[in-house]
Amino acid sequence: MHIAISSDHAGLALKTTLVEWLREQGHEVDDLGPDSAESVDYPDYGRKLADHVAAGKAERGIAICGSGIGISIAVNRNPACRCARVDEPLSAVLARQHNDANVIAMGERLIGADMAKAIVTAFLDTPFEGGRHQRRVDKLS
Ligand SMILES: O=C(CO)[C@H](O)[C@H](O)[C@H](O)COP(=O)(O)O
Repeated sequence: MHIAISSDHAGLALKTTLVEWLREQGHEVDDLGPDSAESVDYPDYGRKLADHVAAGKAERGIAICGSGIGISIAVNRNPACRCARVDEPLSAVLARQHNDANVIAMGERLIGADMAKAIVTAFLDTPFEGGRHQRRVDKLS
């Protein structure tokens, strides 16, 4: 799958881990930064990711900051993005099945790398159920 990923400084280490792990699995990953631990602002990197996904340059997006909250708010400012902030895999499954989420947000300061990998696996592997959920997703836009 073609995946875009971005973070702020507080999500850099988890982003680096996930980029390497996703590429090992054969995914095409667009790493939208940042590249260093210098303090940056999550709205800038949330917007960059949202624009990338909205333009069709990646099928799915992964956004990371300290809590996952700020960057999820930033991504959801783009009407083409349905970003779910998740802490565990079942929420990622439901975000796909019911909400057709095309972006997930996670907090590096709240979860470990193994949990993040389990969340990303659920996010990438779970299809949208459609049906009544399609009607509701349509109403979002
Ligand atoms: O937006 C957030 C909180 O809702 C993120 O966790 C940010 O990464 C965090 O605010 C960054 O904080 P810092 O003290 O500037 O590292």
